[in-house]
Amino acid sequence: MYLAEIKETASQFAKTISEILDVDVMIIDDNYHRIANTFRYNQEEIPINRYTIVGETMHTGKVVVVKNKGEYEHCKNCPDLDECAISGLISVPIFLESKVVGVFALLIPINKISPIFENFEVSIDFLESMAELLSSKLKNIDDYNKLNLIKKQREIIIDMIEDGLVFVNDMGEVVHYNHQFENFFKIEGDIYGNKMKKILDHPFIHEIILLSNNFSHKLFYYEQKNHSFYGFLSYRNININGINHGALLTFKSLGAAYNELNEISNDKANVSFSDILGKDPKLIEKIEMAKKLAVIDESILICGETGLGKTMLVRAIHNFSDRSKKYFAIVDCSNTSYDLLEKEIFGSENNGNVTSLSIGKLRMAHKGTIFFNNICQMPLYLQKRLVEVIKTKELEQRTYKGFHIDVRFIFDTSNDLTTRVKQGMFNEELYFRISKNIIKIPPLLSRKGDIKIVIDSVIEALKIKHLKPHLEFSQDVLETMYKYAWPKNIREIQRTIDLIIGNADDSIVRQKDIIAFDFHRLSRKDLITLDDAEKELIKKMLKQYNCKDDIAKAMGIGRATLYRKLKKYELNQ
Ligand SMILES: Nc1ncnc2c1ncn2[C@@H]1O[C@H](COP(=O)(O)OP(=O)(O)OP(=O)(O)O)[C@@H](O)[C@H]1O
Repeated sequence: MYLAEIKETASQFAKTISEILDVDVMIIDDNYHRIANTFRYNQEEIPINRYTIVGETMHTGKVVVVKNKGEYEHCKNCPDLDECAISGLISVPIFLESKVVGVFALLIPINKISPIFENFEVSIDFLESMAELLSSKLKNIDDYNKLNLIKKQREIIIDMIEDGLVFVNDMGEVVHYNHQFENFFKIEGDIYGNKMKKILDHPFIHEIILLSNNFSHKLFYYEQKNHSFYGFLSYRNININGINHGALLTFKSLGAAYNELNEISNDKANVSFSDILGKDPKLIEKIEMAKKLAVIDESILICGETGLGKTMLVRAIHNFSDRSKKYFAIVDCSNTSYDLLEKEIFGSENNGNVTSLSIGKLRMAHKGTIFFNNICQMPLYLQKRLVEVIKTKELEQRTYKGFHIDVRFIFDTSNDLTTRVKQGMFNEELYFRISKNIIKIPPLLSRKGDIKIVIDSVIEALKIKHLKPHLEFSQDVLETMYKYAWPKNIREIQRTIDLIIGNADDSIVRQKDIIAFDFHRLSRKDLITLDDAEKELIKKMLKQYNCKDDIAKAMGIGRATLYRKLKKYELNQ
């Protein structure tokens, strides 16, 4: 099988030996295929298989010498014995890495007293050397094939890598590169042997080739007439036993970096609408509204008290939207350092030095979602800058051209933004742009039954977290917690129960274990929402007055407003 690869050499070889020794020469491979046969004296193809002289050599790996075919067992029974033009045969194994890969046979014709048998030892040595020559030729080809295979495998591997790779030698000349590098920099034609700094004529490339210092993930922006690359560059010297063999340059595009970031980011915590606890129709209505808005890609403003699940709802919206596989950026506007907040949102540049650029979340969230948490706390000058981006969808930067961003904006606030606008503390245009779709999460207090649902569920989840699956809560403890008003909403429920379970050392939590929390100070009955208070007031008025105009007058509101409120509280009998 291997010998077939050197068929031509083998034939030439057989011909030369045949002429020197004046005998026929036959070479067969390990599948008993004839690779060469000189047919000088014997015109017939002699049969070859495992049970012939040649087969014996193939099987044992030993030289077999038959001076007289009549003495060889297998020949004796051969029907062609009389017609056969061969009187004797010498067969020598051909090895490749200690495996017999073929046989090299001399066929001595009848009536020819071959000198081979006269100096037998020397002849065998000579034949074995010939077999070794063939075998070394095979070895060269085998090594070459193996090297070729390794090279092909290496090429496949480096072409599969998403990063662009270039190997340069110690002179800074390109030794190898992959398809991704060609794509990134629109390389046309062969660039092997070319100087790297000529291929990418950029001050940063000149500098790194000159300094040869290793580094990782430095920002690199490269622009040419028709294309540009924006991403990260890493540089690794290839130093083996103290000798410099050049370097490897790795280019990672921003897009690929964001995808990786998105994969490992905590921000992508998988929250779906079904994780939101609560069955109150007022909440369900808001969740349904969020589902509809999630898929239409418009800006959303989420309002509600602190700890009520606004952030959770935003995550669920992102994960429900077509952008779920892309980056989800959160900007906490309550960050008191405005400089840092600005850098976090818009990125920063340093005197045109691209390597010290920092990428803002607006750019990172390209194709994804950006969530401005507590938007009311963003300073006015940043609100103004943000309005421009929302309006133009362009990020202006000095060092690279304005970048068009495709981002979905979501905002949340626990303050009333209309009041802030009136007070001049919130940019009116920004409010106008973000307030088309408002989701107002109803307070927990107004959602009868939801407090119990949340408490029961949080207890079960936190028992698992604290590895206390058999811990129980006495019924009166549960009743106390159900009655408490939880002014900081679900976050307060989580933190409190976390503390109670964390401190519990008995198998049951009793009243004595929750004294420190003073649940009785604020019962749900003590707190009613503004809506509830208003509803109660209107109910009272309806009993007191017969005419709606009188009620509106008494309440100091218009007739239309009264009718709207009657509808809202389902009081219009
Ligand atoms: N309906 C809910 N079901 C389950 N967990 C909830 C629910 N609402 C809130 N939580 C949990 O309560 C905690 C606080 O929620 P979240 O951060 O979303 O509130 P928020 O309204 O954004 O608060 P803030 O205004 O203070 O930022 C989180 O751990 C969240 O998972």
